[in-house]
Amino acid sequence: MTQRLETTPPTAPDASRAPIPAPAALRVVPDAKEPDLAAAELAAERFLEALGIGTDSESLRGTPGRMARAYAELFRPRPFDLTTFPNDEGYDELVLARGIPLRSVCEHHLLPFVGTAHIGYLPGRRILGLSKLARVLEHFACRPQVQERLTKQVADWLHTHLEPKGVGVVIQAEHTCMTLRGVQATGATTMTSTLLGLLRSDARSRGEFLALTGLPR
Ligand SMILES: Nc1nc2c(ncn2[C@@H]2O[C@H](COP(=O)(O)OP(=O)(O)OP(=O)(O)O)[C@@H](O)[C@H]2O)c(=O)[nH]1
Ligand SMILES: [Zn+2]
Repeated sequence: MTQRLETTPPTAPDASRAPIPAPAALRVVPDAKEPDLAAAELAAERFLEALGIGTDSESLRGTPGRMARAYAELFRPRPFDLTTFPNDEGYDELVLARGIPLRSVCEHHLLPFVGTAHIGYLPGRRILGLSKLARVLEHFACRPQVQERLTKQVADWLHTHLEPKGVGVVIQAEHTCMTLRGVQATGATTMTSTLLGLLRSDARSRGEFLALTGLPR
């Protein structure tokens, strides 16, 4: 799945008044195929049957349809506007959103992995609407994923579209394919991080980011 970007340029300034810079809004629209829920429901019914789970009881009758809708929802991020504002005050310290809830689906077993993300950046010319850090995470989490790729995609995307001086993404998650089945490593969590720009190369910024996220430096 790739995202489609539609850029809304700042509105043209009215020549009769002093120009007021309007925020550039970048519409992020997931380019996912419309799900065929009927086909998914039929496949889910066959899948359950093959596992010896009949769906003719009253409580299981709706289960294949629920499975189809549940996965369609997990694989469908919501569109959003990447709203930014001019960094008029020249704020040049870290902006960090901690503990953003994360849910995604591992691409190997299609079982959920859940946890939290810490996403920070060192502003350049523009600052980002804070909620957008969580929305970018959702954008990349709502698809079959691996945690390493998810971490890097969020960091790379912010680096490209926000043009900050640095970006850092740390994710801690429990993979239910590893804790509920298979090796059944109950309670194990996996941590991944991607640091870019000054958060990677400048020791003070890197140290501050890692300290605030609770990672060893
Ligand atoms: N690197 C990485 N591996 C993941 C992620 N999510 C799940 N996996 C792993 O993907 C691997 C798939 O390995 P396989 O040996 O093909 O699958 P399996 O036989 O079900 O393996 P077990 O889980 O060990 O029973 C497992 O080791 C999972 O733990 C992830 O986000 N990143
Ligand atoms: Zn898995």
